Amino acid sequence: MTKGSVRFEGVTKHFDDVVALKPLDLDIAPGTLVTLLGPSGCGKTTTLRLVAGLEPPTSGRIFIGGEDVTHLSATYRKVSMVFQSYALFPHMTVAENVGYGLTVKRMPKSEVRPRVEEGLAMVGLEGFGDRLPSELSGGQQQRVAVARAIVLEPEVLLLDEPLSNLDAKLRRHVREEIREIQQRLKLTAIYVTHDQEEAMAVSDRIIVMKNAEIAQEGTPADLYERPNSAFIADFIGDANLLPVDVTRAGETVDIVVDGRQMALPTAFATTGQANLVLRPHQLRLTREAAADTLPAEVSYAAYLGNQVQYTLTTALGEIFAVTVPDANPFQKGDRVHIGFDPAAARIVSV
Ligand SMILES: Nc1ncnc2c1ncn2[C@@H]1O[C@H](COP(=O)(O)OP(=O)(O)OP(=O)(O)O)[C@@H](O)[C@H]1O
Repeated sequence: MTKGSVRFEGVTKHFDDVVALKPLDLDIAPGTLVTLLGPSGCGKTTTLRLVAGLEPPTSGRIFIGGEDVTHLSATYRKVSMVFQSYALFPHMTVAENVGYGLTVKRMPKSEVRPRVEEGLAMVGLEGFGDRLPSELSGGQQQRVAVARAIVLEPEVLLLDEPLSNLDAKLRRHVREEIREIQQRLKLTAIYVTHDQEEAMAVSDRIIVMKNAEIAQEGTPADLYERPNSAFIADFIGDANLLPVDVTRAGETVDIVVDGRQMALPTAFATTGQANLVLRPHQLRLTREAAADTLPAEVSYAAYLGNQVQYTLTTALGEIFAVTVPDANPFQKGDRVHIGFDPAAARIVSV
């Protein structure tokens, strides 16, 4: 195994009666950014702290760069962590903050100075070394925290919700910077977030966790285009989930939706009750019915400039649709018909 890889073999973590992590197997390739994504309490931070050595596992083995670090304390692991609360020392200058870890390691001052300058340059903060953290914006402070982590030349960079203290606009900017630095330095990074858009934007791979285990892992496109459950379909992007009966399973399927027979060119393994996944922007709304459309009534219409959002009442429940604005938008109370491209539809288990 090469430098920067991370491997979990059957790792579990219990806090007394609480199972924070069921047996987990992980393989993170060097130089990739992998996100742990999931709802509150699913075990993301626990997983990160196990990599850092801040918690011992209850069972299983952890490898970094091919070395078994299961019983190695945090100080000796080649990882650095960036926290959501930047955790900069307010009374120290930016340069002192960035050099802190190196000073603690007793690196001579003459070596620390150029490393700090290089670190600040890497995050685009040349010339900021003499300022105090309070003299920087939130985004700049988080870049200082990233610089402080990377000057230690970690094999693995750990980021725990690094953007949650930033406002929405800045968040996008800083996430692009973090991704750019990670790719330029070919760092292995593990990134924790509960924000699916952020995860999609920065990751090579996403590990979605639920109830202390992996629900699905893959590239952002794998998860969006081939969700393996209703939970993933709903969690990664907006999705309408409609109850259907699968009458023929296999590489392509036949379904019955609201009494209509349809053939879909998508794979599903079992017959019986399932969910049809329809993305809001893949729906087509028309005034006329066709053989494969669903009748609906517009219960809410919102014009947002670049798109129109509709909430539609149907026999199968509420459906959310997004269309591009046109000259003749539908109004609340209009009767419409919903169509979709069978090639874009997916089936997931209930
Ligand atoms: N030190 C601890 N003592 C007891 N229980 C803990 C401890 N740390 C975490 N837990 C429990 O373990 C489970 C997983 O927690 P964890 O912090 O890993 O979740 P998370 O996915 O990071 O959540 P969040 O997004 O809210 O930070 C939760 O049920 C949590 O309450």
